[in-house]
Amino acid sequence: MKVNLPVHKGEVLDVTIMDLTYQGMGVAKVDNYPIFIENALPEEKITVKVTKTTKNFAFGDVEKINQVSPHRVNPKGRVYRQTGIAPLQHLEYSEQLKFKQHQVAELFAKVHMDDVEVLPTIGMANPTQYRNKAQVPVRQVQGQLTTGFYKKNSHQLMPIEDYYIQDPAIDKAIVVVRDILRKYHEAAYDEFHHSGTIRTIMVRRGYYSHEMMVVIVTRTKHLPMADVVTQEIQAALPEVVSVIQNVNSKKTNVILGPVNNVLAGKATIDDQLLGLTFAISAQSFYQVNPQQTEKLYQLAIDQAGLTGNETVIDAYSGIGTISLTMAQHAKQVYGVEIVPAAIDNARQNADKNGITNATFVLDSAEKAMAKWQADGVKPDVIVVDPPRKGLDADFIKSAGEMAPKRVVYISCNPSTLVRDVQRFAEYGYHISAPVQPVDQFPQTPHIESVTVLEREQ
Ligand SMILES: C[S@@+](CC[C@H](N)C(=O)[O-])C[C@H]1O[C@@H](n2cnc3c(N)ncnc32)[C@H](O)[C@@H]1O
Repeated sequence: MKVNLPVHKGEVLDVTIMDLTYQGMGVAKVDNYPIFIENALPEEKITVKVTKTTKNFAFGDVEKINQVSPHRVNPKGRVYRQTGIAPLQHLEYSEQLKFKQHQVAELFAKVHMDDVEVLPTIGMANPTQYRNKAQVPVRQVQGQLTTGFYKKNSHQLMPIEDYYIQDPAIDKAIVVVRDILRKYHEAAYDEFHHSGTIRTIMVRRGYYSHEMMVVIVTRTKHLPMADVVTQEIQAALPEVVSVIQNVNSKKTNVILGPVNNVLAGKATIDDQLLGLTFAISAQSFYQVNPQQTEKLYQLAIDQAGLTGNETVIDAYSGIGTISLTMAQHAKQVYGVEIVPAAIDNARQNADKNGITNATFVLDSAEKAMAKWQADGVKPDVIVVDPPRKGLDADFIKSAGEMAPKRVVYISCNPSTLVRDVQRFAEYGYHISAPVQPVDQFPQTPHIESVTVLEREQ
């Protein structure tokens, strides 16, 4: 059946922006039919060109801003929005923080949990140059090996040297490595023909330690001139303590492949968080905003209400950062994580810090919970920090049946947080303190938060 839409593709019209989506796009409505528009802020009056229509919504591009929001700022050019590196950079930072608080509150309100209090987002004093890790695609652009970022929804690499939200020492390192690769005529990866050598440059730098890791991701096992390339990287970047070749020979969007060859130095870098030292491998997850991570973890520790006598489960434990900080305030901590390199790091990190009351298992969180439950482990506190898809229903079932006093939920996706909180309610858990968003990802719409759930007595 043909649907009569209130706007059509190619139409140009004047609209007022009412809201921002969770992805940071402006929303205008024509006869209640939403148009999503990039680079448009609430209260702005704009001329929009409709670029795409579907049954339920449309997309449009800004032609002209006729009335500018008082909260619009413009620290950087279009490229930062177009690539998705910093999609919210045109919104004043204090408003970004309010937007995130509001997003979480709205999601709870949508499921009739209007009584959930969401605190103002904890932000950064300097909300730029915070990322401790970069993964930059390498492609041939105008005859040269080039580093940059893809234009959103495209295969067009836009050359970039200042990434705005990354540690500037990392930005500098990427250019240095790029120039060395150019000097030795390394071939950039061609994803269309699945040919060429260099796919990605990944750089990680310890916020406190200043130890740097450079990972060169190649399609081929052989990296031509690997020795000289490595020596030049070390000579040009004295902070580098680890140079790794990662081989990813598949036709895939996944960045890292399964094989790592250490070309020079160590297989890990060290960094500190809340006074503990952590070894971090190329393949392991490590929070990208170390300054905010300390605030986030401190909150989680405070919310866990530890006295030294508790048994704690830290699910999705990564390299053991939360487990080991909590182990200092608990009787016993059990960590579970699915990535082998991260579990190796976690065990190594327990030794490094002389912590003997934390044990780590390599498994999926849902399976490990079922096993611990069967073994009669009785946690007082369960801490979860899952990826964006949130918790598995089986995980919540085991957690609910194990009946800990508290669940501390660190979330990087408020939609799945709200879903999981509702599932926990089926096991008698309710939110017992205001939800606290912590801005781990300034200039982007991503939202991190800490929520504590307690069991009704
Ligand atoms: C958001 S990170 C948190 C890591 C750690 N808590 C931290 O703060 O550094 C989520 C972690 O969950 C792991 N993971 C993903 N799916 C998993 C699963 N089904 N079971 C266990 N761990 C999983 C990822 O490898 C990653 O290390």
